[in-house]
This record gives sequence, structure tokens and C-alpha cells, in this order.
Amino acid sequence: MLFADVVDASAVVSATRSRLEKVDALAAVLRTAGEAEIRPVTGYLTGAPVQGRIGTGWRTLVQLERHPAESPTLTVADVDSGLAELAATSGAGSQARRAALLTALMIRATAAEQDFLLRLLTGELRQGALEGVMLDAVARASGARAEQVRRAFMLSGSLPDTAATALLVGPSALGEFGLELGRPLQPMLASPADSLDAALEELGPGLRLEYKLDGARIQVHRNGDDVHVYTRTLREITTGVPELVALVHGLPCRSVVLDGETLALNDSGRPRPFQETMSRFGATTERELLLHPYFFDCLHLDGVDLLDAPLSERAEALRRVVGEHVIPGIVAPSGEQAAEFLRISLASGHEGVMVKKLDAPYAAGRRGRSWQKVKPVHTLDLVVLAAEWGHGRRSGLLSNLHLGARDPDGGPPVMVGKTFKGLTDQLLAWQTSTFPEYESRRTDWTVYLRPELVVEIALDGVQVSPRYPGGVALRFARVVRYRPDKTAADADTIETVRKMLPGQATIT
Ligand SMILES: Nc1ncnc2c1ncn2[C@@H]1O[C@H](COP(=O)(O)OP(=O)(O)OP(=O)(O)O)[C@@H](O)[C@H]1O
Repeated sequence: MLFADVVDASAVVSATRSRLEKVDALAAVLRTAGEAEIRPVTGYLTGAPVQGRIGTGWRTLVQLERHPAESPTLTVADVDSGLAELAATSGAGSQARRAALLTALMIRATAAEQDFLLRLLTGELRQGALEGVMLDAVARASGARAEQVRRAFMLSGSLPDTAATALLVGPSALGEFGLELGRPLQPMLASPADSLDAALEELGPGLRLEYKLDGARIQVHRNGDDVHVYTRTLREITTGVPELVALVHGLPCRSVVLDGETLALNDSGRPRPFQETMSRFGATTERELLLHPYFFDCLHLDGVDLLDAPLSERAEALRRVVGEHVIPGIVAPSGEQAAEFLRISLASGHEGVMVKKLDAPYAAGRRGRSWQKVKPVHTLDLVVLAAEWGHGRRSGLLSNLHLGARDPDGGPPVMVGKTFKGLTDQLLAWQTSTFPEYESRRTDWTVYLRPELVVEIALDGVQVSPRYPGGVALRFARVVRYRPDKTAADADTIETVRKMLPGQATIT
């Protein structure tokens, strides 16, 4: 298959707003892809090459001289082996070798193919929304039900594996994806509740309330002596968190999969700021801060998969295996007890509470109603699209942020507002030094970024606004913090923002 076929399909997907047309274009490519081509093609079309992050700096790429080929000759196999070689080249002297490999690939590509490759390698094509569209396309091309494909993806964490199984082995093979020790699955997510009372009323009497801790999500897999720790985005961090690994080694079990939150605490046992916890997960890790785990779910214990078991049963297994490391919680509280529990959680420095339905299974990758989060301040996680240079005291610093919500149909993020409020001197300095790495273009006043950075924004609500393309604008938006634990795929959608308009339904 020619690489140009993939590039053409990608162009159709970005040109149309119709989800149906996007799915059709992707399904057509999948149907014509050969056996060995399905995995790489799925990766390219969701902006995530199967070789993982190739790690070529943006600057190296733009400096490459590129005379495009007249007509397309590159095949998917050529690109696949080129990227595999690039990914395998590291260490001393690798920079020049990588540039040579890239140039060799680029001179065989047409202008459109070069542009696509560049955007693929810089991560610009990676938009989480595309995953959803691709899952539908896999269903369409293979004849599987969308739900079957989705479940296999959530459990395998890999779209190329899901696509290859559905198309090459057949839809019924998708059912064989189960929980596998050492392979992270997409975490279950919560829906925001309007208030504690609303959540209690919706979930009825059979519920459990837990502290909502403001740390970093962890998923832990142990098989005998083999322990692995993953982040919310399924990145493996085992070697960076030796204290967690040691603790999991000491648990009374042979095999286990745990879901939880980890935090750094200060001397009096209160949580340290989120940024400090996250400093343990960056490129340069801050080893002095010890992380404490608080587990809230158990998905597997000693050979028994618990994904489909009700929370009540999973919580019982959890208590048996992690003992004191279970997150603080109460079962079936009265309204007064629940309100008191929320008050104590906030007074102890936590974010709020989670309200969970006791008879619900673990819905991997779902933001459903059986987990609801109650937080006093409403926040949205949005994508930074651009930043304007500041004035006066902020001159020379990148300040006013342009904020975008995710398009669930795979289009580019939709701008919903701007803000420079809440930016500390430290954050302004960080933005000014970091944003150029994400730059896609600039004008005199504004630096535009590839849509990758996620920032958490507090707001007083939203209003109708013809000035913005989505028809809604944020009111009194202010920056709470950056969310290095999230990718643009995890940002809130334009639908979520629209549902916050006065008179709209509860956010789901
Ligand atoms: N008791 C708990 N149960 C489940 N998740 C918890 C709990 N305490 C803290 N959390 C964290 O809250 C998150 C659940 O909220 P949500 O599903 O909306 O994800 P999120 O978008 O990261 O949330 P937020 O932006 O509010 O932190 C989890 O990903 C987890 O990191």
C-alpha cells in the first residue's frame, strides 16, 4: 500500500466535520491495508506511530532540507522500516545518524507526505479524539460491534493490537482481550456531580464515599516478584518510584492489579501541592519527596480477575491485600455523615470526595455515572493553543493563554477563551522558556503551539458567545495549574463546556 493513501485519508478526516465521513475514510484504508500494514497504518492515522515517540527534536526536523518528490512512491512498509530504524538509533553520535535517516525518508516523499511525516514525528497529529473515530472505523471495517472494539482497546491499551485482531483474526477474537498482568488498561474515570446531594440522590443508598486526593493516579501490576507501576496515561514509571515498588513487593499476595492515587505529604501528614507530587514524574525527578500510595480499587487478586465484580467485592479484596494503604472511605452514609465526610476531606487538604456505586463493575476507560466526583470549585482541563506576549510588568513573558476544548469527533481543539489570571511569576517564566518547544508558528504578538499542553482552569461558568467558533466562552477563567499527567486526549470536550451553559443538562 502506498503511504500516499494514508496521507490522503488523513486529509479527508481533517477536512470534514462529519464523523460519518471520517469513519468511512478510515475504514476504507483499513480494508485495503495488507496484513503487515494494519498496525502501522492505525498508528499513523491516530498520530501515534507503533514505534512510540521517536524523540526527534522539532528543531532538527525543521532544519532539514527537503526537496519533495514529484509523485508518490513511498510505501507503508518503507515508512515503517524507516521509523523503526530511527527509533532504534540512540546514544553518542546518534543525532547526525538520525538526521541522515530522516533525510533519506524525506527526499522520497511528496510535499504532502513530508508535511504529514513532520506532523507525525512532532506529535502534532496526535489528537485523542481521533482514537474514538478510529475505533468506529475498525468496527466498520471488521464488522465488529463498536462496543466490542472499545472494550478490547480499553483492556489492551493498544489501538494497533485491537485493529489487527479485529481485522485479521475476526471480531470474535476481540473477546479474548482480558486483563493481563503487566499490561496496563485504561483507567475508569468519574463524571463531575453538581453537588454532593445530587450525587447521593442519583446513586441511591448502595454507595461508597472516598476522599478525592489531589495526587497522581497509579496502576500497579504485580506477578510474583515482578512489579510494574504505570501513570494515568499508561506510561511505565517503575524505576522512578522505588518506594512504591518495595511496598507492593511486601503485600500479602502472589499477583495483584491495583488502582490508586499517590501523593507526597508534608511532616504533619497533609498533602503537598500537586506540582510537588508531579515533580517525581518529570524528566528530572525529585527523589527526596517520598510518595505515599492510597489504593481505591483491586482489579485482580491471586489469579482471579475482578473487573466485572461489583465494587463491594473489589473493595473487600482491596482491604485484605493493602490493609492500611486503602483510601479513607465510608459505606452507605446518611446525608449528614456524607456532608461531614466531605467537610473533613476538604479540611484535611484534599480536593473533595468521590461517590461510587457499590454494585457497579470496573468500566475501564469509561467516564460513567457510577463514579462521581464532588469538588467545591468547578474546573475544566483545556488545551493551550497559543500565548500572547505580556505588557508592562509582564513584557518579554508569554502570558495570555488561548484555551481550547477537545472536539470529540477528531477535529482540532475549539477555542473557548483566553486568560492570564492565576499565572504566578514562576509559571510565566516556565511558559516563556517551555512554549518555544511546542511552537507551530508565530506572529508579532502571539506564539501558536501544537495542541499538547493541558492546563486546569477554574471558572465561574460559561456564556453564549458569537466571537468564539464553538459559540461558547468561559467566564472569569483563571489558571489553577498545568496537568503534565494529561495529554490533549484527556482534555474536556466542547460538549462538556456547552453543557455548562445556564439551563443545560447536568454535565456528563
Ligand atoms: N478515591 C478516588 N477514586 C478514584 N479516583 C480518585 C480518587 N481520589 C483521587 N482520584 C483521582 O481523581 C481522578 C478521577 O477524576 P476524573 O475521572 O475526572 O479524572 P481527572 O480528569 O484527572 O480528574 P480531575 O481533573 O478532577 O483530577 C482519578 O483519575 C484519580 O487520579
